[in-house]
Amino acid sequence: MAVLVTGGAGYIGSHMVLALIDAGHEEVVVLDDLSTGFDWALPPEVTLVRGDVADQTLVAETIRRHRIDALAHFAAKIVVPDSVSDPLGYYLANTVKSRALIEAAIGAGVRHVIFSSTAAVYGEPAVVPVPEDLTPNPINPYGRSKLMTEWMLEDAARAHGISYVVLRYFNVAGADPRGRSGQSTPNATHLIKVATQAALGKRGQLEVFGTDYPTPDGSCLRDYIQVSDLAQAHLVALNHLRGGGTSLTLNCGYGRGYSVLEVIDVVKSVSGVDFPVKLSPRRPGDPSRIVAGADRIRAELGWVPQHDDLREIVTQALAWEEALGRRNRV
Ligand SMILES: NC(=O)c1ccc[n+]([C@@H]2O[C@H](COP(=O)([O-])OP(=O)(O)OC[C@H]3O[C@@H](n4cnc5c(N)ncnc54)[C@H](O)[C@@H]3O)[C@@H](O)[C@H]2O)c1
Ligand SMILES: O=c1ccn([C@@H]2O[C@H](COP(=O)(O)OP(=O)(O)O[C@H]3O[C@H](CO)[C@H](O)[C@H](O)[C@H]3O)[C@@H](O)[C@H]2O)c(=O)[nH]1
Repeated sequence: MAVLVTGGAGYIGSHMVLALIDAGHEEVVVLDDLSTGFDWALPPEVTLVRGDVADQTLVAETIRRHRIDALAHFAAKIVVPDSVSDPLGYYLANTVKSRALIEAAIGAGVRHVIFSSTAAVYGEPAVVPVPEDLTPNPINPYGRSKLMTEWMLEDAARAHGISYVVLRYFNVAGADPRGRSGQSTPNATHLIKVATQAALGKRGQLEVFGTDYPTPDGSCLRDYIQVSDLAQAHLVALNHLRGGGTSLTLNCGYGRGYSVLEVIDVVKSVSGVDFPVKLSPRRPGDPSRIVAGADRIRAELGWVPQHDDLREIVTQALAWEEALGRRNRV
């Protein structure tokens, strides 16, 4: 049995690949077009198939050749404000291409799917922490494009007798504790990555997008989950599905929110650098606060996070950012 990881050369997918290899999984195949990922992010024992998830011939051939039973689908476009300016690009990348992938995968014999969804499906939730059974109400095209894929997967699984786990990630951050991977995306927009770049002088300043939100300090609240903890959630989901477990939709977060200003304080404290911070207007598409109801994944899958500590997450992100600089990468 082998696993196909789409987007495995990207930030989170590469940590899933490491988790699979660390756990002794015999064969890991990555399908990635390297649009935002890097072949050097993959360990040598992994097979990289370079191509598009919507290439149904390639997907079917890959699944049959490697006798793949499980698909972990990470490949996507992921930047919320870009989805506001280019909604059709996001619906193509995240919805239309996922439809083609799911169809080809089921046709070629895949039995289990793990899908990378997002807290963005909840939009601006009335309840915080947000439970999985709250009716989704995304407020940006990114969240909508992902929610439609959740629905397609649910319907296709029911019709074709496959099982799935939808994982709704909250804000993913940090890096492999052993320093083998991290977030390498050029022109990154994610808060912790951008703040570590400001601390290292790769950026002149950090902008805070919005200080007039209805939150304790006026900046947005997010639930930051460490990337290897998230990869472990995928491993336990895979074992659950292969063991005959039922389909599930689960939040992936720690259940605690930090404001943008609190995150900046931690980055300044960990790095020891008091980098310039500019207070700017709100960014389009941002919900004010989003924190995971985090009990269900523990109860259903027995997932136990190991890195639930913002200082540790920031320390890892900073170490990775320094390593990228030393290697002259990004
Ligand atoms: N980063 C976060 O905080 C976050 C939060 C919630 C959900 N997610 C989801 O996690 C997943 C992974 O995100 P990431 O942060 O690792 O992003 P990333 O950009 O680092 O990784 C995406 C990977 O997919 C590849 N890819 C993109 N389109 C492709 C296509 N059509 N065919 C083949 N490969 C393609 C890219 O080259 C890249 O390697 C995404 O589905 C994203 O929506 C991320
Ligand atoms: O330079 C920056 C970057 C971000 N922010 C703020 O920091 C918060 C977090 O922003 P990120 O860009 O780090 O992350 P998002 O919450 O926009 O989105 C991330 O988490 C979501 C789930 O909550 C999605 O899944 C999405 O893929 C992923 O990018 C937001 O309030 C944003 O406005 C700043 O103030 N300055």
